[in-house]
Amino acid sequence: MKVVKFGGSSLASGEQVKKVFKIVTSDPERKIVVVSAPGKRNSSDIKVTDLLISCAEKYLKNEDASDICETIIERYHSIAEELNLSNDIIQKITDDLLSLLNGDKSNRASFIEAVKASGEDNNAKLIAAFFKHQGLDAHYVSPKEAGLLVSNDPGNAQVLPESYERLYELRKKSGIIVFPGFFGYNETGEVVTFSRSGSDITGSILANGVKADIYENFTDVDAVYAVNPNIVNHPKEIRELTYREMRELSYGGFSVFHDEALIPAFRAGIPVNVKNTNNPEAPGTKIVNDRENTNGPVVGIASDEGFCSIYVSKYLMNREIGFGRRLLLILEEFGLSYEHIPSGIDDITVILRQNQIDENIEKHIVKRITEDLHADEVKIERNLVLIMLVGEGMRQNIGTAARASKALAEAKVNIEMINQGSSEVSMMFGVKESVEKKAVQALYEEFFVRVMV
Ligand SMILES: Nc1ncnc2c1ncn2[C@@H]1O[C@H](COP(=O)(O)OP(=O)(O)O)[C@@H](O)[C@H]1O
Ligand SMILES: N[C@@H](CC(=O)OP(=O)(O)O)C(=O)O
Repeated sequence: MKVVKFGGSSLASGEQVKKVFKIVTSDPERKIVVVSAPGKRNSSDIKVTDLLISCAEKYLKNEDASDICETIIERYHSIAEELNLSNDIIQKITDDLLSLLNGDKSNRASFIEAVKASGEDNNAKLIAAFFKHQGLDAHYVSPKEAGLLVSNDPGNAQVLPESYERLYELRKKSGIIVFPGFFGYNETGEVVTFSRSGSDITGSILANGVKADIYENFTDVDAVYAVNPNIVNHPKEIRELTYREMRELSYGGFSVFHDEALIPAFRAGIPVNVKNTNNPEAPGTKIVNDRENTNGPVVGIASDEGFCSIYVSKYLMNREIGFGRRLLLILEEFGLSYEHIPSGIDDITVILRQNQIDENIEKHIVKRITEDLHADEVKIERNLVLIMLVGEGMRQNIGTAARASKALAEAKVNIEMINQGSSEVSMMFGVKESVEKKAVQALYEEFFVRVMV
């Protein structure tokens, strides 16, 4: 049995949905189909999920949202029209959206969650209706009915372990199951969404639950490329990756597959195959437990913006027991989560997502650290990019860091920070946002174009 997930780009128009139908029916093992909300039809388009969030926010502020509401309905309407579906399904979607928007707003977060998740929910209903219209034995199944229980953490839900046993029951259902991605239900029966792009997570949870043979993730590219195709033109395709490599690359900025979506499939030992809805014959990229190491030290280079660093320096920091703990306690008191902590003898740098720290909080943090820890210097640097070089082969290869540093130096890129060694399969460089492209291109050139043996 296969679980197949189609992303928003694969479902953005009727023409795309017809491709999805062909893919599903071309293999009888494709029994569970997870769908996202309609995504972008072109680069200037807006995803239905983004329209729904704006619409919900306007309702909460009592502002006129009729235009956005119409745009949302029109997205579904144009898909249904291309698929020759009757108006019944659009009437149902309109009624559902209006009833959610006019529903209880006493808990603002829950209200937004329910509206946001309706993008996937209504799309699953529409796609199930189309599959049935084509004569297929297909059914929409709700995450509530299937028992997909999640933590009550809006926009960042985590699956509850008891879900897996319940989801196994889906194996018994006849025909094709069309399942909305991106959300589950908390223990009190309310909708809670995963983090953005979380339909990948639903697919992985279902693959684990039903113990699928494979989890196929259909998107709009032929493969996971060695580098973001928006930074390097026509980059090398990756045929095979390990779970660990993909996890690091997704975390590092490969938005093609959600970084939280690996764990459920990994735990059940289910391979993931990233494939292209627009070219399903292409083999895509397989994510597996072990792979033949034929790619040299680096398999992929990811980069992500929006980081800042808190640099703290104090003479003899290495001798002061509890310094690190007290520093992290201050960050905890400010409600901040951190990503990495490279350190030296007298210095420590904490890397964080900068959207957590506005300029007002920044002043307070610097003051607290300076006064409480008697630090010699405390500095916050913003607008950093983290570049991750990833590859299982790094363990056996000597000189990867030297090659990377040399390539960056030749491209006149100043390295703000290096973190190597904590992970066996990755190496991280911090650079300024303004040199991201130049830095990634130089590293790609070094490890994939100027191939060294
Ligand atoms: N290394 C990479 N390999 C392939 N695609 C990548 C990579 N890094 C970023 N992307 C981007 O990810 C996109 C696919 O992800 P996404 O838009 O979320 O798809 P979907 O709509 O299927 O969920 C690609 O179109 C590409 O622009
Ligand atoms: N529609 C949701 C969930 C999702 O997975 O979408 P996509 O498959 O288009 O990345 C979002 O935009 O976050």
